[in-house]
Amino acid sequence: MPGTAGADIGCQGECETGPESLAETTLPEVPRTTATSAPDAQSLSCGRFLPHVSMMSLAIQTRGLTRLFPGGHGVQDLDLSVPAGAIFGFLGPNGAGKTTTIRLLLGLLRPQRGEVALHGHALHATPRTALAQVGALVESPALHPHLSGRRNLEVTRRLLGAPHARIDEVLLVTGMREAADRTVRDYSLGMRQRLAIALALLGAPKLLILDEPGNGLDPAGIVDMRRLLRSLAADHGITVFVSSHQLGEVEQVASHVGMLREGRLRFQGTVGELRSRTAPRILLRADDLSRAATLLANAGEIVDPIDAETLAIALGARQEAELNRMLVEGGLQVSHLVREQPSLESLFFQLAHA
Ligand SMILES: Nc1ncnc2c1ncn2[C@@H]1O[C@H](COP(=O)(O)OP(=O)(O)OP(=O)(O)O)[C@@H](O)[C@H]1O
Repeated sequence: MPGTAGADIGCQGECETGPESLAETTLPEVPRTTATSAPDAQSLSCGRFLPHVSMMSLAIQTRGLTRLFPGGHGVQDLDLSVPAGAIFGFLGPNGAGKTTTIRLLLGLLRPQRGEVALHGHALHATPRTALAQVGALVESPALHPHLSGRRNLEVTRRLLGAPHARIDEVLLVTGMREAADRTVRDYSLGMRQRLAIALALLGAPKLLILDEPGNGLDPAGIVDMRRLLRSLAADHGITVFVSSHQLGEVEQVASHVGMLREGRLRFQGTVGELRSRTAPRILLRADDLSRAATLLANAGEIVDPIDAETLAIALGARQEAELNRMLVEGGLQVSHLVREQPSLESLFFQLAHA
């Protein structure tokens, strides 16, 4: 949702967090990126969330999270479980509810139902504690274009009270050291995104929430972004929650995937689990497809026409050679008979558009 106002932990305008409102805390305002300071003393056991699951192993857990807008759009009954240390790709077509979810996770929007726990701390009860180790980039970063990257970082560092050395650390982590002293107006979009992530890292978060960081990047920028996300998780132990509407972008970095469609979570699990959902099938082309379909169906095969020339046969007990023999003995001329593993892309398409 472009132009989300108030998408800051500092809660300008739209922050709707509950009684211990973030608006009342001393957390600094960081335009469109968030980086929070050390945790306060408050803590809440969230044992009532799925008590059989070890809460501390989950960076994010939501239960029944619901926020609907007039017209029925929004998100509904989200039960998200994001393991600590994961790169969690949060996928969904435009308008599926990704930004709404992220705003709920950051306390920028109040749910109508349901709860959020971050690192085991309930967001509604103790927002400061829950958000203490969270950095975020929501939509395009609002940077000071006339200042250098380093100066941009310095402005936020002072607000956070982070140590001065942290600037060089985040510049190093994000690969922005060499460009640090150039003015931001001369940066490419990819560099701006990396600087925005550097800003979000200033508070040394354990969890980084990124809303479509690959948007608008060229292929080289996307490769750089992937490398950065991998390194944040692998080398710095940061849980990365990253939204995208492009499976291909996420598939290459994510360990876990959540798929959202029309505000509901359609799949959640590891990328391996997602892959296992793509059952192989056999694609057939023959001179008389409708007769082939009848012959196969009579033999107990499950067939599904793909287009005017191709039939899909669900992989069953009969292998390709046997199917071929059956068809040829039935007087058909087979021009194409191959096993196909559907791509994750096609599964995503099914889940996202079915
Ligand atoms: N404040 C609001 N008032 C009314 N409707 C809203 C509001 N915020 C979001 N929506 C609607 O909720 C739905 C989900 O929007 P959201 O921005 O969360 O989707 P998204 O998956 O992030 O999409 P995109 O990839 O296009 O940013 C959309 O139909 C959107 O128009």
